[in-house]
Amino acid sequence: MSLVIEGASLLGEGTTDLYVDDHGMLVDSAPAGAERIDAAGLVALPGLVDLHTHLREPGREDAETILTGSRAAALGGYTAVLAMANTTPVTDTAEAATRVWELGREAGLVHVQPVGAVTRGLGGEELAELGLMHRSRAGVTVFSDDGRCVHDARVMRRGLEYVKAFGGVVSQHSQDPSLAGPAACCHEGELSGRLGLPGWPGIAEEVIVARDVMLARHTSSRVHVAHVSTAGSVDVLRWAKARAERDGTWSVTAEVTPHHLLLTTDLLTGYDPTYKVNPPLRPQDDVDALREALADGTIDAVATDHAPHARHDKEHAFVDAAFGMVGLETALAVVRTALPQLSWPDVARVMSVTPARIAGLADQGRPLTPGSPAHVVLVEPDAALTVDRDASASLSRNNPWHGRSLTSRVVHTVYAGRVTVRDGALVDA
Ligand SMILES: NC(=O)N[C@@H](CC(=O)O)C(=O)O
Repeated sequence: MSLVIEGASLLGEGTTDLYVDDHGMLVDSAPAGAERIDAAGLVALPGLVDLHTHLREPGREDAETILTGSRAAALGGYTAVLAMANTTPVTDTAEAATRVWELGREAGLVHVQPVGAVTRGLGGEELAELGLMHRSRAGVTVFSDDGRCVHDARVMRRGLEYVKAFGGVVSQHSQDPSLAGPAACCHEGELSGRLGLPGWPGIAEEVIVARDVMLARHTSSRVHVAHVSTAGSVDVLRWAKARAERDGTWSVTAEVTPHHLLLTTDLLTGYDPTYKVNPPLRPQDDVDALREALADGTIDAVATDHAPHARHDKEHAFVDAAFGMVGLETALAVVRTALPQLSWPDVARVMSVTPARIAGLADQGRPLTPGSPAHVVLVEPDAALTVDRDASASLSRNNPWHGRSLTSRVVHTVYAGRVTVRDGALVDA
């Protein structure tokens, strides 16, 4: 089905029509008999790319499936998501990665790119089948034990050396388990003491970030820092990026989540487990440093860390509840609300272009010009959006934005020329 998107403002500038042929490619003139989408007043961006999504399939289809997570992604304006490896079984073989990739294709709403585990079973000891996962049909290039830190420096070094052979990258969940163990569930500070909650100090993240950039430098490889949450990590990244640029032989990239850009640790005073997340919400000083780092490019990308959980895992006393919050459907609005000064080209950079580059997805994050695949999101820039967790396409309801008012609304999403979301509603296959 060909398409004409009429009167969109490209990255917030001017007004343009976009033409899509029936192969799902942007072309330079209107195909005959094309379906029309009125995009007057809407900003057109390349489809969003999420470096960090938990889709829970296989194993926890009560919390999310590849189909329901793909629906949530499309509603959020995404055309590609990277599905984290901490499923049951873990994505640590070529077969497992290929299966996730196939289920994504069957769902057909976004490109689902599997992330491979760094270590077998996320055990932290033995490298997983990195090369076989890369050579599989899924073509895995991003590897992560997310949910756990690759805490053994020797294993991290070997992982970085291994992925270098094919231009892969290790995405690290930076949490030194000797400084923040499994019980640590709240930013360590005066408030955690008052609430009687085990603390997760910022230094537990920062020492791993510092170690990993040195390992990446030593191995001439690529490290990506998942969900950066502290000002101290930003300081390390600033130094490391300057150093990597001078050396020209290695690289470090980093992502921040929408929730770490807007929510602070004060929300924990009510012991509501909705706000329990890993890494934990931090104080305002950290939030300010993260915003500044995203705006100046020290942090490269926004990644949702969409972490759906079934009620029976989340609705517990704070210390016993699962870590994580959903985020695919609200990410763009949260970024716009947290950083209203960010230009549309910058929004496209941090939510589409750079994440696509980091993940090696050549078809995604492309300029909206003829010859590119038609992955497009159309946004109503100043709409006030009141979040209703029960209107979500996700199977889970652990939504920290419920009842909040955010700025910007995803109106239409086009994936490979196919309208997946029209007027804010899913167009299912
Ligand atoms: N980010 C989260 O709070 N949760 C993640 C894993 C993790 O990083 O703990 C999950 O898989 O639920």
